[in-house]
Amino acid sequence: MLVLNSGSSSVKYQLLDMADGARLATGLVERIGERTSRLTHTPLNGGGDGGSGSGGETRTHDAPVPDHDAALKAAADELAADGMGLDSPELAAMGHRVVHGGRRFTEPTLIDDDVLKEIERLVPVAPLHNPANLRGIRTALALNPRLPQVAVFDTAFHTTIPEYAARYAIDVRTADEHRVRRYGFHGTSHAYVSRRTAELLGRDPSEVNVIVLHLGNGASASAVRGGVCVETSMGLTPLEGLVMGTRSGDTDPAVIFHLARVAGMSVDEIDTLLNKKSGLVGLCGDNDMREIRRRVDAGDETASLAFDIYVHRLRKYIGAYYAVLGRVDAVAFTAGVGENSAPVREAATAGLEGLGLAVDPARNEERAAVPRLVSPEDARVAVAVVPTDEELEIARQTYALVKHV
Ligand SMILES: Nc1ncnc2c1ncn2[C@@H]1O[C@H](COP(=O)(O)OP(=O)(O)O)[C@@H](O)[C@H]1O
Ligand SMILES: CC(=O)OP(=O)(O)O
Ligand SMILES: [Mg+2]
Repeated sequence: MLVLNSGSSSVKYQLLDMADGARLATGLVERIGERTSRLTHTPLNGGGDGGSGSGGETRTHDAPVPDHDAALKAAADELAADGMGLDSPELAAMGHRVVHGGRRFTEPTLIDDDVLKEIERLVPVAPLHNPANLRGIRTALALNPRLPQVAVFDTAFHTTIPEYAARYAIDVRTADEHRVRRYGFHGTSHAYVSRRTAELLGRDPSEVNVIVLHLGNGASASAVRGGVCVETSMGLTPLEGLVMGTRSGDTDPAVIFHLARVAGMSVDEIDTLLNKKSGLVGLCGDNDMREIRRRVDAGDETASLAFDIYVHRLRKYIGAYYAVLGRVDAVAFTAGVGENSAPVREAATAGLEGLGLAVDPARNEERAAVPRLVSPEDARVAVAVVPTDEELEIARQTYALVKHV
């Protein structure tokens, strides 16, 4: 199974053996469209159930990759060099991360023309993501038209959110006509991490209530009751909710009217401002949490304030989702920041002993790429670090679909 995760400026891919979930190759094409593009490809020899086993030699190519077409072709060449090209008889299907599936796609879906049209129709509500996902699918179809292509949607896990949480309190007719509602994103990650958290606690997912905090460049929180998602922080688009690398998250919607009327900005300019020039980068000029922490430790007040704004928003969501769930068994941190930043985990839970939430300083500082508890032994609520694996989850869902066709 080959899994493709096309982002706005990068393409990540993984080749997996579905007999045991072992990774056979991983790769990344970064900075697509810039002069400094880079392809990194690592052949692996397995290691079972998402494991990587021992790695082969990583191959790095620094050469301009003009677009997503070229990126996937370059990736296909690397795979072919290892004897696993897109025409290899052992390749059963390709799974694609598609960010916005609207309300229609609640399950992994075999891609045909009609599905492509619907993903295209959703571009206005995922302008940073769906176009890249579409380019990945179209290039893959061009390279091997006979290979089944499956779309796995970020929105799918959130289709169980009750109507009272999914609807905004705006005129019903306008909302329905233009399909304005909360869809939620990063669902593949929220599904995978909530399940892994239950496993870590040694309990069945149906018995466990979890708050999942997916903190990557994009960031979102979700409330999962007994394995079913009941609330999430992203909305119509991936702009709402937490403070992110370059996105503002929640603001008063009137900020937009104000900027249009008073600052004379166009809708497109405000869109770019809130999606690409806000969040951490807008607050302090950096969107990488490692760099922000380095500046905080060096006494930089701008970086300190950005960090505090980021963490304050996170704490508000933890409190809100605590109230939504009523009983919380675990809070799980995941994705680049959630998995790696001990200071974010510490600050997000500080002073919440009244809610049963705390981190053990020594456990929190440990570095290990496996699911683990960072709360004290006797904690009422488990605080966990659970590495996400969207690619493995997409591969499993793709495999479950194609093995029957
Ligand atoms: N060691 C680290 N410490 C703190 N933050 C980190 C570390 N490694 C990565 N990050 C953060 O993770 C972010 C990327 O997260 P990731 O989940 O890979 O993002 P995405 O998939 O959205 O591109 C980086 O921008 C950086 O802020
Ligand atoms: C939906 C979304 O925000 O995705 P990403 O974190 O990959 O940007
Ligand atoms: Mg991500």
